[in-house]
Amino acid sequence: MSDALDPTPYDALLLLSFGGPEGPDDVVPFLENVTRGRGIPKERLKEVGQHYFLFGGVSPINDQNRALLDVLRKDFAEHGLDLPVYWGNRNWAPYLTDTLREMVTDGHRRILTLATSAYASYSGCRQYRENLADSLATLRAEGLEPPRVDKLRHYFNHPGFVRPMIDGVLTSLADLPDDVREGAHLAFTTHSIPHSAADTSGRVEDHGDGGAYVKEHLDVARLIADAVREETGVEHPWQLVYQSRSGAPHIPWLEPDICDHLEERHAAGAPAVVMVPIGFVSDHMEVLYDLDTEAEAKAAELGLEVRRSATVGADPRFAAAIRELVLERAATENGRTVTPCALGALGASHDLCPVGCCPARAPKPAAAGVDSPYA
Ligand SMILES: CC1=C(CCC(=O)O)c2cc3nc(cc4[nH]c(cc5[nH]c(cc1n2)c(C)c5CCC(=O)O)c(CCC(=O)O)c4C)C(CCC(=O)O)=C3C
Ligand SMILES: [Fe+2]
Repeated sequence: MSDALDPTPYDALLLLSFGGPEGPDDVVPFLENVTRGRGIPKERLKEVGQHYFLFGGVSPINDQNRALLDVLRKDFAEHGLDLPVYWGNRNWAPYLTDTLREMVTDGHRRILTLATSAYASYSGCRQYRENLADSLATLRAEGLEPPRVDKLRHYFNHPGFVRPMIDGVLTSLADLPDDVREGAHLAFTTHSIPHSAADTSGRVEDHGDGGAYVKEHLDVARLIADAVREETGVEHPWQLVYQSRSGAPHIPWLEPDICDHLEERHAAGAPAVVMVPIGFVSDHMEVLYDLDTEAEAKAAELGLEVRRSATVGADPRFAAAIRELVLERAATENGRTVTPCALGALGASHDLCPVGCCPARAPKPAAAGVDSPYA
């Protein structure tokens, strides 16, 4: 026998992501998939379409996911973890339903899912679970026996997610001109969501006042700010801010927006700001457009020095973290007691979303939770 790592009961890993257009002709159908039935103003869709056209109609997210698949497969092979890795998306090819069908056809019955969203929220968690339930229902309607699908816990506070971001901030600080480095502020940024979605994010006991979504982001921001202070000996002022807002103007979403924040920091005398996109796992369009294009232009207009620190992307430490999370969950499923790995004040997130976690406005079946209609 070798000392191969044992992922049983799991027989495959599914990388589940958002999806994005791969060329100009894909942009409008992609946006229709994303916004089906969600009342996003037409003006906003036209604007978001333009962001994609600026980049040739290609979202960076697909190549990011391909890079992550490569590094995961390499890490698993190097560590003797025999677990095939598949990839499916919510909004564009390869579509989740097609990937799940392929997995079933290949004989997989116990699937563990890695979603490319690290935090609790309807958009980042339950919506993916609803997509899984929809796809399983489709397979059942086709006469296939649905596999059992579980989902890895939220990994926002896993060292393999946090440490690469700490290094990213240190690199961005080092890249600033000497005369502004010490006074630089840190703007930790994530996707804005409606107050109503934030306040009901996470478990019922986390609801209210920004919910688990805000608590989790604040915990990661504090961890990074503390580590940066320890490393540099400088206390950089920091704040959690938001970006990529959509929805009707009269509905409250999390604020301040990164661009307003840059203006406000500049007016308050900050010489430089490092934008730290802790809400994003890789360089999505939100990062390349909303930060690197729009926020950078705002900073240039203000004459404010800004840098944008790296997302985790395909960092080998992130791949190693996923391997550890897979083995941790496999051990738990096998009835072994494990100490889950997590930094910060909140502790490891739950394995199985409880009833009432990140509720939808209109209840729909969701897989991979306590209330899953699938075993
Ligand atoms: C919390 C969160 C994440 C992080 C978790 C995760 O990663 O899953 C995320 C990720 C992403 N969101 C993305 C794209 C879009 N999100 C939209 C709309 C919305 N997102 C929301 C929230 C989130 N979104 C919300 C509350 C809306 C409003 C309406 C709705 O509830 O649907 C729209 C519609 C137009 C617009 O309003 O912008 C688009 C095009 C892409 C792909 C980017 C690329 O191509 O690189 C990614 C990774
Ligand atoms: Fe989004």
